[in-house]
Amino acid sequence: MVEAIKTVEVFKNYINGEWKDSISGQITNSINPANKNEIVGQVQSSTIEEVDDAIQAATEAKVNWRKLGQYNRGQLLYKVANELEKNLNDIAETLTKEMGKTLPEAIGETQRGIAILRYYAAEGMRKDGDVIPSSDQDALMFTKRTPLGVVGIITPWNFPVAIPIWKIAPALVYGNTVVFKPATESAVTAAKVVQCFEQAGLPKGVLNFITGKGSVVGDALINSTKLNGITFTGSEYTGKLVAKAASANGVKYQLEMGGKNPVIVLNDADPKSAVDGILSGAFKSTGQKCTATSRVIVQEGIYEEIKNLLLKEVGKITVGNGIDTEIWMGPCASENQLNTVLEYIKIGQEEGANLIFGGKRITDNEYANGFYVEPAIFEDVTSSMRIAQEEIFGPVIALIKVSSVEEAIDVANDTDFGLSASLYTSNISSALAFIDDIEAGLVRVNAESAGVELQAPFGGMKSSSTGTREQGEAAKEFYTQTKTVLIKNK
Ligand SMILES: NC(=O)C1=CN([C@@H]2O[C@H](COP(=O)(O)OP(=O)(O)OC[C@H]3O[C@@H](n4cnc5c(N)ncnc54)[C@H](OP(=O)(O)O)[C@@H]3O)[C@@H](O)[C@H]2O)C=CC1
Ligand SMILES: O=C(O)CCC(=O)C(=O)O
Repeated sequence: MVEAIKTVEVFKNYINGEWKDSISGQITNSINPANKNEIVGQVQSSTIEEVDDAIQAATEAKVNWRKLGQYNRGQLLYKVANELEKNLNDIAETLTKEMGKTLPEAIGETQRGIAILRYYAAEGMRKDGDVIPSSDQDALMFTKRTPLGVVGIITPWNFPVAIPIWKIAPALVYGNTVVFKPATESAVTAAKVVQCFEQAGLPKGVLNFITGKGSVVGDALINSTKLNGITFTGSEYTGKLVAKAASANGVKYQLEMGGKNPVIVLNDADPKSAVDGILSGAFKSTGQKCTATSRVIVQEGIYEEIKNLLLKEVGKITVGNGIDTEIWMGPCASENQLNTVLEYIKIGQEEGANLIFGGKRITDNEYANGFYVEPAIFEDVTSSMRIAQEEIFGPVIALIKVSSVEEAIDVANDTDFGLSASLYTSNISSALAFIDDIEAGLVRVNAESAGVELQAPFGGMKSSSTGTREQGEAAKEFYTQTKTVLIKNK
């Protein structure tokens, strides 16, 4: 019997309502980080001209989309949510295969995408302005939110369903049209998300999707003078390029970049709850979240207990292919990311930190073709070390011993980042001091650092974020501008 040859699907650009081949003729393989020999799909390396086509399509679509009205735009998002729900299993499996996070995490992320779509669909029925009393009693004065126009969206590979959706859904419901460039690393998953918008019947040109290198397609998008807004999540380095280009062109921008998120554990904390929160915050998604725990700052009276409990529990973590339901932690998302993690483990050792658990690449048997690393724990870390200052974006934590709550907060704030921070304590005064003094956009007490609720504002302080917050009602501030209207009858 002749065996069927398995063909690899090429995921095209979606421009002006059509799936299009790129004129470049060049494609990139998207591979499975659990097995680099498995090609999950192929995406195109598009050209600058095609970025212009996508922007042109979004520009032509913007008036009709705005005039469709917020209610009707919201109704369309309900349909997109239903399409995503129909395709949940396929999209979650693709996510696991393409990016490496475990299947339960991928299912959770896709379900979150559905919930975000429904949240912004409901925005379609909420107010788009306020009535404000005028000093003129014959006048009616009110504000009316109006879209920016065409918004560019650039996303990273670590949440290829949730992050695009938490940017695209509010952009659309508030009346903008979109040009979306996903991270190449997880562009197949992103293409499948875009298919749900197409299947829901979105008018042509409203959402355009273009794949290709950040240095070509991303660069052309951020330097376009025809955009009205740009929103970006990714590295600090690229974020600065976006800010520079957007400022030069007078384009409104929003950036969400890295984190170096601390968890503080005080003497009066519940040790089990703290260790559960540290393990989940640090090692879920293989530490590849901007909200991941990377510094564990422990008061001296509880230090040994926390360290011993951490060592006991981390030893139970099963590392492997995330499609297998027995696995707790998947591989790093790419060879690059794996090498970054291994490099930081070396740097930590060279700096004099003590590696007390893990940190080795796993290559035997079924691990041979994947980008696997053991979860790593360092102790004797000081705040000035690079592993306590730079974002590693992998399963590595640094234990830092402190004597008081004040010292703990000072160490926690001693970084350029300020995304998320947690405190474990049973003392309300310590909790209140932390809430007041910590420099972070997400402040969590007796809860892990990585936990984002779609209905609440999301974003950080210092180098972590620039511009208005994402998600929840806060998203409206970025995706709209306000008209103040005064009307009299003669
Ligand atoms: N805040 C967060 O959630 C994230 C933080 N990071 C941090 O960044 C580090 C590096 O990850 P990496 O994927 O390289 O991050 P990048 O910032 O390079 O990538 C993020 C997005 O920007 C695009 N991009 C890259 N270069 C440009 C450019 N010159 N102009 C416009 N767009 C561009 C990328 O495209 P392409 O994929 O085609 O290169 C991708 O879509 C990680 O180790 C981690 O520390 C990474 C991901 C998410
Ligand atoms: O913790 C989360 O769920 C979101 C994290 C995030 O936004 C990111 O890593 O980019």
